[in-house]
Amino acid sequence: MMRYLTAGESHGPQQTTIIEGLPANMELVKEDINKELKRRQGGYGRGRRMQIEKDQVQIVSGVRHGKTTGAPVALVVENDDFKHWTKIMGAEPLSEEEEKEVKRKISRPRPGHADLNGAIKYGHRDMRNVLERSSARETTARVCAGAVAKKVLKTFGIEVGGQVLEIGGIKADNVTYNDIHDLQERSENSPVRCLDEEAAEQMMKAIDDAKKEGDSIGGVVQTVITGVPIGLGSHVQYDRKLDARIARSVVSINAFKGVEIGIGFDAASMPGSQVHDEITWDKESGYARKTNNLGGFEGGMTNGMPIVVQGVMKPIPTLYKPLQSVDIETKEPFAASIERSDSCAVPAASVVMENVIAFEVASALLETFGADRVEAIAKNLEEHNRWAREF
Ligand SMILES: Cc1cc2nc3c(=O)[nH]c(=O)nc-3n(C[C@H](O)[C@H](O)[C@H](O)COP(=O)(O)O)c2cc1C
Ligand SMILES: C=C(O[C@@H]1CC(C(=O)O)=C[C@@H](OP(=O)(O)O)[C@H]1O)C(=O)O
Repeated sequence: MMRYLTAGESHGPQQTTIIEGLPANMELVKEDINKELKRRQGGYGRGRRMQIEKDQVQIVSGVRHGKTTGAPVALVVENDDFKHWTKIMGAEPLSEEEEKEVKRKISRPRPGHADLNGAIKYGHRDMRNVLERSSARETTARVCAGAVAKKVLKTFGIEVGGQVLEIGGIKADNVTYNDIHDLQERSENSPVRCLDEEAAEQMMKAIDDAKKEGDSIGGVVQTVITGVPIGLGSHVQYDRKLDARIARSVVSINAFKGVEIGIGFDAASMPGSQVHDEITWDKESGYARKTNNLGGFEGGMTNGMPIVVQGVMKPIPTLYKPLQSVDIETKEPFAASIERSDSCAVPAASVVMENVIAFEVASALLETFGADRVEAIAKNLEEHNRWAREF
């Protein structure tokens, strides 16, 4: 099983990722990861922090001379902002003098963020101890893992793309694309990662308006994965269902409140005859479907059609015109703390979603076809595809 852990505070020294269970002999260079980090940092609507950070990865374990060795891969991205926060974020105990110098404690929780629940749960009267880890800065480390997973997938001809479908109630209309490369290229060329240029303009205006009003907006993003073999995941146990694992990974992204596979919620109001994807077979390509309403999944297993997933991001919780909150020291009503903030991070979050889903799919691929050596996996996959075609 491939798994990963992340560590790191938003204004601490670094973000750290450890990935376990990667095959040996896979080509992996810094650029594979840096390009995803750059995509995550982009997108219209982000705040000033993204001008401070220039995320660059250091590969500190598990790779030698451009190839994985099979050992855990450890990745580090330094937080450039740490230099402004060394006193506040250092690991060493502070003297009384230093304690006084250090910025005020955060005692006014922001509605919508992790501040209050985390403070009560862990007993922190300074909510910075919660804020630092709950910040979506952590998605840098998750994108490091996802970028490596994308490399696994690409090695076996599986491609990941994505787009923004909605921001602040403005929906992309009639979005069509030729193939996954077309989707990748066209979303890359839009500041909001949206294929509908007219809608993209309106989305940017909505972001500007929200910012002017000290407000924030959310949206809907989509991930598409093509070239997936039939049979990743399994119907036999709840925690082996790959669609369920993907759903968990999506809702785990900061500020995500919902997930859909394929037509998702629309299926509720449609008859079965219009929902289920009819099965075809031909000698060349084997089994296929006439439509892909179910987003590539039946029984928790891939059916060979593209994986299609939508995720819903709520508006950013930190508001420059803050909502009402309560000061935990005085119990008096107050306006919530204002921290430097993005006004919309939907385009950036679409990159995060591609990466967390890529990790789940790569992990399922390695479970099915072996995880020791790239060459052996390639052979197993080829044999499986032949088997499935002729079955
Ligand atoms: C890419 C990205 C950037 C974000 N930027 C901010 C931000 O600048 N300010 C903020 O309050 N929340 C931001 N968030 C959302 C919070 O991290 C999130 O709401 C918080 O961790 C609470 O978790 P929950 O919303 O999942 O319940 C961002 C989320 C993502 C995915
Ligand atoms: C640092 C990132 O996003 C941060 C996510 C975030 C939050 O509360 O989630 C709050 C902001 O932090 P700061 O106050 O330091 O600007 C964002 O900038 C990042 O995406 O790399």
